[in-house]
Amino acid sequence: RTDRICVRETEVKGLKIPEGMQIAVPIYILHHNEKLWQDPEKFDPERFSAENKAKIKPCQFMPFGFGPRICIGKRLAITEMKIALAKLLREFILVKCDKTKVGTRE
Ligand code: HEM
Repeated sequence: RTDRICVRETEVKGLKIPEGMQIAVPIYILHHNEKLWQDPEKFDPERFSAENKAKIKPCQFMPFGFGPRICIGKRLAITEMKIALAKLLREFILVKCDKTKVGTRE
């Protein structure tokens, strides 16, 4: 959760946020914003290639939050995912079948 409580009245780009108001960054919406991502629904790992990574603005991609309260388990989670993927690819041969959908999620 990225909820925060505003501790003093603040103005961000003309929008007044009163003291005590609860605000949150909607991460899913941020990561599916067409103004920020080309073809946001497409599974496209190349967005994060060394070449493309530099085009991503700060806070545009923040699955683990941001700032002093960023997810404390971020590195553990990423390491676990890498181990799971490595084990999967080492122990199984993945092949396409008739029902396999490639590309978009439609
Ligand atoms: C894919 C896995 C995970 C995702 C996507 C994720 C995402 C997040 C996000 C978005 C936040 C809020 C950050 C913010 O408020 O700015 C958070 C906080 C937190 N996460 Fe995770 N998390 C993951 C795995 C884990 C794991 C494995 C642990 C512990 C072993 C963990 C422990 C925590 C804790 C303790 C906080 C609160 C940190 C604080 O308030 O200072 N998370 N996580």
